[in-house]
Amino acid sequence: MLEAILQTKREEVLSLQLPETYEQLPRRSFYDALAKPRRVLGLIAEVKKASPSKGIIRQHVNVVDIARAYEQAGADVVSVLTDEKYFAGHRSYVTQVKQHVQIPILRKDFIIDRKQLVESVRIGADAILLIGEALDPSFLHELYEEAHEMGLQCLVEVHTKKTVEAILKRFTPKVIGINNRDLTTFHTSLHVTKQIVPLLPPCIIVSESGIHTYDDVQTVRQAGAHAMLVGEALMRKPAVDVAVYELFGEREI
Ligand SMILES: O=C(O)c1ccccc1NCC(=O)[C@H](O)[C@H](O)COP(=O)(O)O
Repeated sequence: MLEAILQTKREEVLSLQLPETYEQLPRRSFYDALAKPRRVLGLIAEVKKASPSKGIIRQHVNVVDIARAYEQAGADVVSVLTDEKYFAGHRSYVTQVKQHVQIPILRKDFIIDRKQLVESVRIGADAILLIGEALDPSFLHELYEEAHEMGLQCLVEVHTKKTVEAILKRFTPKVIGINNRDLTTFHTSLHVTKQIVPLLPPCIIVSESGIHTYDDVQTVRQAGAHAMLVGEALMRKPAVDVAVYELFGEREI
């Protein structure tokens, strides 16, 4: 599946029309938000309508309402999926959310080309995702540096020991996301976080995917994660703010 997504992305990039520069609000620091989270474990809360593994997750999504509810419930960052074909996202969602919440916005997509960095700046993203399993490590490093030059911060995602080693040979990202989901099989396991954390140098560690319950939150926290990225578990609940409180054990389920 990852290869199919990347092939679609290559085709999309060929015909990518850059949007007009969005009249920019000041850039917000993704790093600072995760370095000083509001709770003991940082939360990147994701606006996720659909996914390749689960199909439609939530019908009739108002992305601004969801993002506002996340912010009010104490999320540190909002992740906004912009891939249209596989995740029912849209790049305009980043701009809409940016105008209505104060916390940093992570643009979540499959970034494979420099043009997408310019696009991310123009739509108002504060940070982008760079996927280790999808990019040659040297090119990932180049994209990371260029993103920084443009004022975009990065979440560098890894899933395997091999990818971690290949990236760390070249540089140490400030924020590393451990994806608990194998993007080829969709299988998720929090053991991935347990296995990868000990391999990482000092950095901000985000455990991503497959986190559904208070116990899962304790598992990734005890494994050494500083933050978590959660989509489906929040988006499936009628009230996403209540879902955040429940995840942190702050209200009765
Ligand atoms: O979510 C998927 O099915 C998926 C499939 C293929 C590539 C990426 C995929 N997800 C992207 C993500 O990183 C997740 O949306 C994110 O980590 C949140 O995961 P979850 O809490 O399990 O919804």
